[in-house]
Amino acid sequence: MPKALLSVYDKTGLVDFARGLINLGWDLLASGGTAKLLMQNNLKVTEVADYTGSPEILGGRVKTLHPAIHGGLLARNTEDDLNQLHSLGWDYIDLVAVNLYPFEATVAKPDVTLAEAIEQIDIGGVALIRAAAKNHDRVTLVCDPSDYNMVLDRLTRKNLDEATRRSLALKGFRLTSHYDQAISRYLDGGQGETLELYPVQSLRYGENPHQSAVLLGYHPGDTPLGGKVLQGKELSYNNLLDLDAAWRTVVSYKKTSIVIVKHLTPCGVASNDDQAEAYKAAYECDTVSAYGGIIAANRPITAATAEAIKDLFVECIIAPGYEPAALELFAKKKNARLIEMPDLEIEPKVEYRSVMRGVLRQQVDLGDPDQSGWKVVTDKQPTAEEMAAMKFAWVACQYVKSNSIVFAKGETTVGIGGGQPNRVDCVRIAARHAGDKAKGAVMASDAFFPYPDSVEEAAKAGITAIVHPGGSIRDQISIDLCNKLGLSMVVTGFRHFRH
Ligand SMILES: NC(=O)c1ncn([C@@H]2O[C@H](COP(=O)(O)O)[C@@H](O)[C@H]2O)c1NC=O
Repeated sequence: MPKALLSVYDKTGLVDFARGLINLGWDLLASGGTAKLLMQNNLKVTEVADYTGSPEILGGRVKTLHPAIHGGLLARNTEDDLNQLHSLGWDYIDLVAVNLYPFEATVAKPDVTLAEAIEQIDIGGVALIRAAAKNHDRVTLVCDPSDYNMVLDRLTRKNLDEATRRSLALKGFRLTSHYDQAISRYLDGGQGETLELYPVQSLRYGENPHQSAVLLGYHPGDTPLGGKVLQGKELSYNNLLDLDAAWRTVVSYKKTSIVIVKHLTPCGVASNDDQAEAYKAAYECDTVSAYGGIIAANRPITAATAEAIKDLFVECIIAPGYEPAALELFAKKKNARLIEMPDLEIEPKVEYRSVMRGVLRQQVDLGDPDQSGWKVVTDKQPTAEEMAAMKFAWVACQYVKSNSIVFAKGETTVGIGGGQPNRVDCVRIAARHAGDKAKGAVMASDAFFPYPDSVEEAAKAGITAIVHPGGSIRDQISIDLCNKLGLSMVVTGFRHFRH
């Protein structure tokens, strides 16, 4: 008869699983508490202590740590190994269901003592997982109660194959690795940091065809950006970067908005209750750059928007959903990748970037959502329309590569200049894109003006109000210039560099 060993802290689903095994003709062994629960449910089980002839000792510190158990798990599928086991009066163990003491939950409690934490370091369970996982050629490991039904089902159909055992073993090694990292982090006073990453998909290549690349996620089973790919060619490395930039920008707006991104920078942003109109306005900001761009929407894409996008060559579209008629229209653009996102969140709230021999971690720039610290510093007060346009431009500006300058009229960008090593050039680029539309528009700058040259350029282009963080030792010179030229200026107190 096949033999299963059950030793679980989380006893969810245990009784049904054990009953299922018995019905399939399995013999059960179980450690103290696990055996007790099964007996209370009238299930036939042998306690590990009776099987090994060694009682559980040291208040549970040693329960399953015995050669009869580990020999039964680690013995290979060979005559020699089986004979050795039999000569000692032991047998193969073919399946282990185990889950561990809740170390992480314990140390998450506010007043946990070191002694309490140490006692929650599972030793025997980890050893069971590693032994069963190592010998997955013969042994099935079930370390997640959510796998009980799948395992029972496969045992019933007699198709619990090597591939399934291997994937269960992999889950076991991932679990013990995560568990040990949590312990070392705790003992290290929370200083040590580990980043666990799981393959999402391999990519055809990286930024360029000669660079290999892969997409990794923070959790097993993660999908690209947490979304669902509905259609289109395989996502590329550059697509993923641009999708990320576009998504972060569009979800930073509360109103119905469209963002078009090229090479990590928005080249058109607009808000409008009519989504198709928002798209048209965003596109008009820079029709040259929009070609081959990434389009992001913070509301499901309507048929009217899809109709408006129809003739543009786009790499990807990302949105929280699509009207069926929009999907039909996009189906004709076979190569365009469509991504459906599950929510409007920016997750996680930290971000990592690698540098030479190290990794940088920082909190995500979530902006200054209430914009409550804004101060008018000029004689002239901005009009209500200018103020609304500055609030809109300020959000867009956060997502343009530094130095970043955004010209906006109403809730539409009319000129964007970014990615230059000096701010005044960004103003010139934004002004060139905007042309006549700069007249009466507002300007947002991601950082303060070290000199008044940017203000001078903006005024020349026709800008009437400026928003920027403030904080330069020469702020007053820029303010004086605004006063002289009749512009209004607002400082936010927040800087939004994006390197
Ligand atoms: N010490 C041991 O030999 C040992 N063997 C199994 N365990 C753990 O004991 C728990 C189950 O114990 P019980 O069946 O007594 O409720 C499981 O979380 C299992 O991972 C052990 N406990 C800790 O290391």
